[in-house]
Amino acid sequence: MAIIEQTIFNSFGNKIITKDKEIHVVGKMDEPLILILDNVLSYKECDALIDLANNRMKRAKIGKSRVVSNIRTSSNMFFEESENELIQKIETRVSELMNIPISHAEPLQILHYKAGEQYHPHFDYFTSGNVVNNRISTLVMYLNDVEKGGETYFPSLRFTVTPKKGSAVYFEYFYNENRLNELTLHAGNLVEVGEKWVATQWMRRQRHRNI
Ligand SMILES: O=C(O)CCC(=O)C(=O)O
Ligand SMILES: [Fe+2]
Repeated sequence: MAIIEQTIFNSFGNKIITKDKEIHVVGKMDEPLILILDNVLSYKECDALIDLANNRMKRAKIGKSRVVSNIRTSSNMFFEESENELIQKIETRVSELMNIPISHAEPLQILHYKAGEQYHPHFDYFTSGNVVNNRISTLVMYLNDVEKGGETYFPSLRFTVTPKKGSAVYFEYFYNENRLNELTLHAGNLVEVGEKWVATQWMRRQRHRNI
């Protein structure tokens, strides 16, 4: 099958060498482009992100009542843009990896699923509202190993990614042909045993930050 469209991500070979990390490509689908990447974050970075986020999710619960949605039963929080050295380092690496300037990046999101929680199938791009400066690509980084369940699942492609600490799944939906964007429908499968922590980076088509 001929490859129809240009992609954002430059993926040649089995390695991507960023300024501070050698990332491994361990799986790939061409259209839509989906990459399974290993060694995106070190174990230490995964643990540090969980620690930093954990305190804040707890705090958030005391003060504000969150909007309850049955689309996503997990809890989340966002880091401030470049709020500390760790976040800055990860944002820089991720922006280099995703081939999009950091000014187009949304704040890094942390999601926590307890056993019994899940994220139903959804698109990461907006189908109404701010479609001018829409999202164009996603990197979901796995911060821990999940004992059972918690896979990222692309139902239209019947494609499953198993969480592995430090690894990530990348996908983009910036295609002219909307059918390809629609194929990026994805879900966070029910966590059956254990818990699941992920960090999600979404990129926008245009500048999103004031830097
Ligand atoms: O938890 C996952 O595997 C997917 C997370 C996700 O879809 C998102 O953050 O947009
Ligand atoms: Fe998503």
